[in-house]
Amino acid sequence: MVSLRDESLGATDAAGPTVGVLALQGDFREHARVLGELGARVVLVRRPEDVEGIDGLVIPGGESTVMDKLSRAFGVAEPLKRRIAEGLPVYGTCAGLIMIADTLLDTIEGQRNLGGLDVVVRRNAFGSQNQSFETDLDVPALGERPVHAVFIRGPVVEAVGERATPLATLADGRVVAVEQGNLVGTSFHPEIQGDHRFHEYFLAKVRAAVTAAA
Ligand SMILES: NC(=O)CC[C@H](N)C(=O)O
Repeated sequence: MVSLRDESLGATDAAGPTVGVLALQGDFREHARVLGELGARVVLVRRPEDVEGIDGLVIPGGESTVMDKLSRAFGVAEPLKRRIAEGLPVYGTCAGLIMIADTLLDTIEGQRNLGGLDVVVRRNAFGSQNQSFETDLDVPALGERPVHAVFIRGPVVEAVGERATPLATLADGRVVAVEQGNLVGTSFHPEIQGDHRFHEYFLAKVRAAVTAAA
């Protein structure tokens, strides 16, 4: 169990990369647990100074409108934008995907995003909470075994820009997972389904970025 007070979680092994989890709102504890199990040193990111030492960042599911407001109020939005522009690996799930998308549809007035990912994302594209659903998705980048994906009031990627690539689509062709260089986004929640392949895929990007910078 991860306590709210823990600022540093996961593996103590100094070899693991340091991965921040934006911990202002949403299911950041689940991501912290998965990343820790995979050998990362996990830092909960809430203040500008938390952004400095991280090698990668996960933005959890939750509510993007709230995460946006809190990230600006706590002063982490600007340092995160700067690090993303500099190439920080970021994995956004659900609300996290909304946060890193360049263009948003169905936002509330005044909602902003961190941006970086060359996609158009529509919030709440699958309807209300009780229209949440689960499905098996083919994700060729992660191997042949399908990923069991849990959608909870998730967004959809309505358009994939030139710089981004789809990683998974629903049977009807709608894009629900994308990547672009060091950025990965999923409309669903791998952190709650016990399949760690998306986190492993992201951690490989983090490790490669750390090696490249050394
Ligand atoms: N599970 C989720 O992260 C839901 C996202 C939420 N509907 C939003 O707009 O932020």
